[in-house]
Amino acid sequence: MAPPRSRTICLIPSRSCCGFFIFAMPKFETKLCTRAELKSRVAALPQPVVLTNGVFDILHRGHVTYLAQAREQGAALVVAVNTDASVKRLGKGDDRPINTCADRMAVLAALEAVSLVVEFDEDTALEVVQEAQPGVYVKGGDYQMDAIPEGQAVLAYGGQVVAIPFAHDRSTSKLLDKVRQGS
Ligand SMILES: Nc1ncnc2c1ncn2[C@@H]1O[C@H](COP(=O)(O)OP(=O)(O)OP(=O)(O)O)[C@@H](O)[C@H]1O
Ligand SMILES: O=P(O)(O)O[C@@H]1O[C@H]([C@H](O)CO)[C@@H](O)[C@H](O)[C@@H]1O
Repeated sequence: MAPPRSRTICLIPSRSCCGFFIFAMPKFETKLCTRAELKSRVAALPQPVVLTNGVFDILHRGHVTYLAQAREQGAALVVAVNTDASVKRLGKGDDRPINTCADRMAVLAALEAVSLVVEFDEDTALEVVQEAQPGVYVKGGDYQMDAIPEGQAVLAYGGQVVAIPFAHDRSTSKLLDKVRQGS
């Protein structure tokens, strides 16, 4: 099934002679997927599908390197993003997330490496993995794949799990510390 195409048209009053500029929604927004659509949208992607999940609050070089390498593990990359409520429960800080889930999803969808973006409100992405059944499940090298529920589920149905080593010493938390210290 072909992915639904966003065709929202935005009319902006202008001073041009015909009176309006016309802006279509950017194409990357077609990569945003509801949870209800997830299974069918994943089935329509080139296989094998790689899936990863995370917060991706303030996107940095470590993230984009990681996502490009995750995409290389298969033919398409799905990113499941923690909702704002589920980020709060992860305890990264009272002021986190800095960026809303809708904004974090849009930024990820605009990346070339990313094929589909979906949100999840659970504490882990276990249910997302069970619904999407990706051929490959990826996390960063800070996780032990057979010790997390998503990794265990993928291994149980015969999928592959890959931990990608950190290529750059970057994190959203470190960036925020830098900004707060003014250095
Ligand atoms: N520097 C990095 N190199 C490689 N992978 C990374 C890096 N930073 C994060 N990741 C991976 O990206 C995914 C999302 O990570 P996350 O949003 O927690 O990043 P973070 O910047 O470390 O955030 P925070 O500082 O808020 O914990 C995770 O799978 C994580 O392992
Ligand atoms: O961006 P993070 O903090 O790496 O993302 C978390 O990953 C957890 C991991 O998959 C182990 O279960 C997940 O449970 C959590 O909801 C965040 O997505």
